[in-house]
Amino acid sequence: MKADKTIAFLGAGNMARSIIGGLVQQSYPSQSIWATARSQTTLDKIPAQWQIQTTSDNKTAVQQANIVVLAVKPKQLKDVLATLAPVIVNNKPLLVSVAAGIPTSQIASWAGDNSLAVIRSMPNTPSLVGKGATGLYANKHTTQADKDFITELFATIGNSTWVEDEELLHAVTAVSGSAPAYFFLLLESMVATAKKMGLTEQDAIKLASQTAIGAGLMAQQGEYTVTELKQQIMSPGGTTEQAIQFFEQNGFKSLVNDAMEACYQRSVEMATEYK
Ligand SMILES: NC(=O)C1=CN([C@@H]2O[C@H](COP(=O)(O)OP(=O)(O)OC[C@H]3O[C@@H](n4cnc5c(N)ncnc54)[C@H](OP(=O)(O)O)[C@@H]3O)[C@@H](O)[C@H]2O)C=CC1
Ligand SMILES: O=C(O)[C@@H]1CCC=N1
Repeated sequence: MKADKTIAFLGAGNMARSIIGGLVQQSYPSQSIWATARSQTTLDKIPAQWQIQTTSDNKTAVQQANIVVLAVKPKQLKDVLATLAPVIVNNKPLLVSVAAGIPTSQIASWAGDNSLAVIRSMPNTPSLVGKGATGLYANKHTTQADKDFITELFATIGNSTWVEDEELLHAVTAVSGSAPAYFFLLLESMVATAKKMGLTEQDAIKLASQTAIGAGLMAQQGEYTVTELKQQIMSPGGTTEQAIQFFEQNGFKSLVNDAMEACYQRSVEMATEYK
């Protein structure tokens, strides 16, 4: 990609570090990446070998930037933007929010100008290893060139999906933004049982995580539906059938549905909670 833009990440936490780490590993020029946090402790978590620019002064970072990634917690965003509004209104960087729930209209308003270009994203932490999945929405003030650049940027750390209706980002949050944690919970549970069955933790992680990667890749190929892929493993009278029947008879699908609905609803609530 044409890496000719300076990107400032406000809030160098878990999500920002996942994206930055992915960009650095994909050779985005590190001198064009800024990251901020209030505490040195947070800034110290950025690996020194990334050689990006860091500061505890948001204004310094924003002044350099063509793109400002808003990566603080949703409840912190209003105050961060209020302080920076004069410089944002003056420089008009492209704002890219990763904050769950907060609408683009709210972001532009907090930043002091309703006509600012704002892209709202819902990335996930596998961005760190180049396997991120990101949902994207652009407000009407965003240009096609802005969208193209952001598409290329997220393509360096995984894949991305644009949605036309901003409300769909709540669903993206339930399906991919929060979802690495669902898979980690499943792995955590599987590893605990594998240890009871006599495997070492190391061997159990190695076997189960490779299985997760392989299953994900097969689903992504799309040659078979996920139902067909599941059935291919279930030999009649065999072992898999026992596990799958147990899952399905004990409410696995409704558990997943209810967990995702709870995630979705929380995202919807956050849109109004921090007004
Ligand atoms: N974690 C995830 O998987 C995902 C998170 N998100 C979104 O990403 C955002 C960040 O989440 P996450 O990374 O998990 O949270 P973290 O708490 O890890 O990161 C937030 C960071 O913001 C910094 N910060 C707080 N206030 C300021 C400020 N005024 N100026 C500069 N930096 C500040 C904090 O550091 P310090 O206290 O030192 O200032 C902290 O490290 C959230 O809005 C969340 O909704 C979206 C998708 C996935
Ligand atoms: O839990 C959260 O609020 C954030 C948003 C998506 C993933 N983590």
